[in-house]
Amino acid sequence: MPPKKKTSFPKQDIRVLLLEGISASAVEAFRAAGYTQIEAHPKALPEDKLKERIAQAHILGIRSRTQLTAEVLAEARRLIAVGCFCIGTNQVDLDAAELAGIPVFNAPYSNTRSVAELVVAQAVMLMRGIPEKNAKCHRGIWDKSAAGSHEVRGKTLGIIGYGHIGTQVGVLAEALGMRVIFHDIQTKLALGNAQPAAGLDDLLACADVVTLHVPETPATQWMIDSEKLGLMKPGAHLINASRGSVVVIDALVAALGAGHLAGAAVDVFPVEPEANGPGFESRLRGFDNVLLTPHVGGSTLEAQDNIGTEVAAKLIRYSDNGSTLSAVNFPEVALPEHAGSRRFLHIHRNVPGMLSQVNEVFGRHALNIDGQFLRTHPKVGYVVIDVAADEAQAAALREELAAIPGTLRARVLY
Ligand SMILES: NC(=O)C1=CN([C@@H]2O[C@H](COP(=O)(O)OP(=O)(O)OC[C@H]3O[C@@H](n4cnc5c(N)ncnc54)[C@H](O)[C@@H]3O)[C@@H](O)[C@H]2O)C=CC1
Ligand SMILES: O=C(O)C(=O)COP(=O)(O)O
Repeated sequence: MPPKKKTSFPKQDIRVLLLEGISASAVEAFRAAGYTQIEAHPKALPEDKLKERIAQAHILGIRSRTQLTAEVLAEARRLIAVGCFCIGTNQVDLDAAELAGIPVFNAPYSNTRSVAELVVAQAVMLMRGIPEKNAKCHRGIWDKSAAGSHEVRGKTLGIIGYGHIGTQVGVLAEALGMRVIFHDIQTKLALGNAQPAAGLDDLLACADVVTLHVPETPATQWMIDSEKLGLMKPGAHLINASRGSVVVIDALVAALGAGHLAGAAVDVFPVEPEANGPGFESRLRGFDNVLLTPHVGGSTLEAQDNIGTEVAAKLIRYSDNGSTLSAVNFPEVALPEHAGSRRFLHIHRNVPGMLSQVNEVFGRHALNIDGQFLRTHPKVGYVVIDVAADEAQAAALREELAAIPGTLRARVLY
C-alpha cells in the first residue's frame, strides 16, 4: 500500500536545509518522520549563497549566525517554516517572515542550563583571578598569591534580565552561597532568596559580578556603555553571554584598561566570525584578565542534541499537521489529528471579509466543514479547515483558496 499522503506534495519532495552544524538529532528526527531530502551544512552560508539555497528550501534550520533579513526572505519562495535551533530569534526579521506566511520556531529552554553552568563557572574563575593566573602559567610565570582572589560565597551577583537563563544562574549561584540581586523590565517571581534591585543603576553599584541575560532588542542595544560601566563597583567583574550588541566593547576595554573592572568574561561579540578558524578580531584580545569564548554558552552536546530534537519536532508537526503552537511570530493554532478529513491551511493578510471568502470556496463545492480553527495577529490570519474532500476536489479547492486576494500561503495536508 502506498504511504498515506500527508502534504500537498510528497514528503520526499520537501527539501530541508539545515545550516550551522545543527545536531544530527534533527536529521534523525526528519528521517524518522519520512523526510528524505535533508541537506546539512556545518557552517552558515554567505549571503549570496544563502539567497540561492533558500529559494529551493521548504524548511530551513539555522542557529544564531544566519541573518534572515527581509531581503533574504524575499528569495524564499517555497519556504514554509524556519527553525531557529537556539534560543535567540533576533537574527530573523520576524515581521517579514510573518508577512510572507512563514512561522518561525525556536528552542526556548534547551540550552538554558548550559549557559547558566558556564556563567556560574566564569563567576568563580573571575573572582579567583584564574584567567590571568592561567595566562601567566602558560608563559612560564609562577604567581602564587591570594592577592585579588576571593571566594564567591557571600559576594553579590547582579543579574540583568531575570528570565529563563537569569533565574537558573541565580539558583546555581545561591547554591554556592552568593547573594543574588536582579533587574528586569518585567515584574518577576524571585527564586530562592534573590531580591530585585531598586533599578539597573542600583544593581550595577552593588554587585561584585554583573551578568547579562537580556535578549537583543532596541532597548538592550549598547545598554552597557561607559556610563553604566562607571557605575560598577571598582574591582567588579562583568559577564556577557547574551548578545554582542549589549555591551560597548570600547567602553569595556577602557574600564579594564583603567583597572576599574578586575575582569570580564565575554562569549558574544558585535561581530562574530562566519566560520571556525582564524579571523576572530576583538579589542579585548590580549587582556589576561578577560575570558574570551567563541559564543559557546549553549554549545554542549546535551543542549545541541535536545535542541535538534525539539525544533525538528516543531517543524515536522507544522509540516505534517499545521500546528503553529509555540511559533514566535505567528498566530498560534494547536490542532488535533485529522484522520478521515483533508486539512487545508490558509494564511492570509488579516483584512475584513477573508474568512467569508474562504468559507465561500467550500460552500461552492457543497462540502461540509468537519473542523475550523482560526487565529489572527494584527496583520496576519491563519485558518485551518478540515473537510472530507477527495483528491481532485482537494486540488481544486487549494487553487481556489490560493486565488483569494490577500492569500499569503495555501496548502493542503491530506
Ligand atoms: N551565549 C549563548 O550561547 C546563548 C545566549 N543566549 C542569549 O540569552 C538571552 C536570554 O535568554 P533567556 O533567558 O532564555 O531569555 P528570556 O526571554 O527567558 O529572558 C530574558 C529576560 O530579559 C528581560 N529583559 C528584556 N529587556 C530587558 C531590558 N531592557 N532590561 C532588563 N531586562 C530585560 C525580559 O523581561 C526577560 O525576563 C537570549 O535572548 C539570547 O540572546 C541564549 C542562549 C545561548
Ligand atoms: O541560543 C541562543 O540564542 C544562542 O545564542 C546560541 O546560539 P548558537 O546556537 O550557539 O548559534
